[in-house]
Amino acid sequence: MWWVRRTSYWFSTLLDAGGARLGPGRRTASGGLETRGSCGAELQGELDRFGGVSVHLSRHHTLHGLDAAAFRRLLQAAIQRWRSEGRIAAWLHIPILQSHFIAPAASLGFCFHHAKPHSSTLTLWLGEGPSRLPGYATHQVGVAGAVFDVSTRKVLVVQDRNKLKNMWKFPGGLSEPGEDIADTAVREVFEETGVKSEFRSLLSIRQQHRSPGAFGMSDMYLVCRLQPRSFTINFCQQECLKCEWIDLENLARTKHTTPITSRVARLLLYGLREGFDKIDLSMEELPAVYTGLFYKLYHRELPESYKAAMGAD
Ligand SMILES: NC(=O)C1=CN([C@@H]2O[C@H](COP(=O)(O)OP(=O)(O)OC[C@H]3O[C@@H](n4cnc5c(N)ncnc54)[C@H](O)[C@@H]3O)[C@@H](O)[C@H]2O)C=CC1
Ligand SMILES: [Mg+2]
Repeated sequence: MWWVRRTSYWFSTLLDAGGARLGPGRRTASGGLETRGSCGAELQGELDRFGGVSVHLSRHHTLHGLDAAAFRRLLQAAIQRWRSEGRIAAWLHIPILQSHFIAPAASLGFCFHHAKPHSSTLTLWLGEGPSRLPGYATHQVGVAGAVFDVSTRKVLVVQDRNKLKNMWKFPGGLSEPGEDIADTAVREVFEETGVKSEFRSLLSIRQQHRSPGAFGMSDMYLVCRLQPRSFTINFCQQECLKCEWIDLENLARTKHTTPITSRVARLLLYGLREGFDKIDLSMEELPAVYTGLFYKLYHRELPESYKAAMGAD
C-alpha cells in the first residue's frame, strides 16, 4: 500500500559549531549517521510520500546541550541541502523541553503547524509557489444524547451551570481523541446525569465557525438518540444546575431551551408518531478499503424493498 508506506530517507548535515566541515560519522544499523555532540551533530529525517522531510529532534540525543545559535547553523545547512535535493517541505518535531530551538527555527522561516501537550510541530515550505501543506485540525466535536423513554414519553435534559441559564438542553460534551460519536454520547450522558443509555442513531449535526468555546476554531455539535437503560438521576453538580426527565411535548413547546433542542424534540415527536426510521441516521461499521482500518458510516436506512431490488447487502 504505497500511500501508507514511508520511504525511510536519512540525510546528514555535517557542520560543527564553528562552521568547519567534519568527516563522515559512523553509519548506524539503520543506514543513518550518528550524531556526535555539538561539534559534529547531524540531523536525521524521514522522507514522506510527498517529498517532504520530517525531523524528530527527540531522536537526536546529542542535540542536548547545543545552544540556539549552533542549532540555527545546523538547521540552516540542512535547509540548503534539502533545497538542493528538491524537497518540498520540512517538518520539525520539537519536544517541549527543547523549545529553545523554536526561535532559531522561526528565524529561518519555520512556522507552527500544531502543538500537542509535550511537543510542537513546525513546518517550512520549500516547494514552488505558496505552501500546499494541509493545516491541522479545524473542528472540535461535541456530542449530546437525547435519551428518550418511549413508554413514558419523557426525555432527559439538563441546565448548564456555566452557560445558558434556565435553558434546557440535552446532556453532552466534547469527544475525546479517537472516541466514537456513540461512545461520547453515552459517556457524557452518564457523567453528567448518572443515567445509563445505549446508542440508537444520529439525529442532527450543527456546524458553527469561530465558536467561542473552540478557541476560535469551528465546532461540530451532534445530537444522538439514546435508549435509556437506567432512570435514576445523579447529576454532576460541577457542570449542571438541574437535571430532569421532562415530557417531550413540553420540551418541544417551551421557550426555555435552545433552538437545536427544540428542533430535535420536534423530530423525536415526529419519529414517535411515524416511526424512528423516518428520523434516524443509523450507524454501520465498515472496513476501510485501503488502510485495513474500520470506520463508522451514518446515513438513512434504505427501505428493505429497495435494497432487495438493488441487490445490496
Ligand atoms: N445548543 C446547545 O444546546 C448547546 C450545545 N453545546 C455544544 O456542546 C459541546 C460542548 O459541550 P460542553 O458541555 O461545553 O462540553 P463538556 O461536557 O465536555 O464540558 C466541558 C467542561 O470544560 C469546562 N470548560 C470549558 N472551557 C473552559 C475554560 N476555558 N476554562 C475552564 N473550564 C472550561 C466547562 O465548564 C465544562 O465543565 C460543543 O459542541 C458545543 O457547541 C454547548 C452548549 C449548548
Ligand atoms: Mg457537557
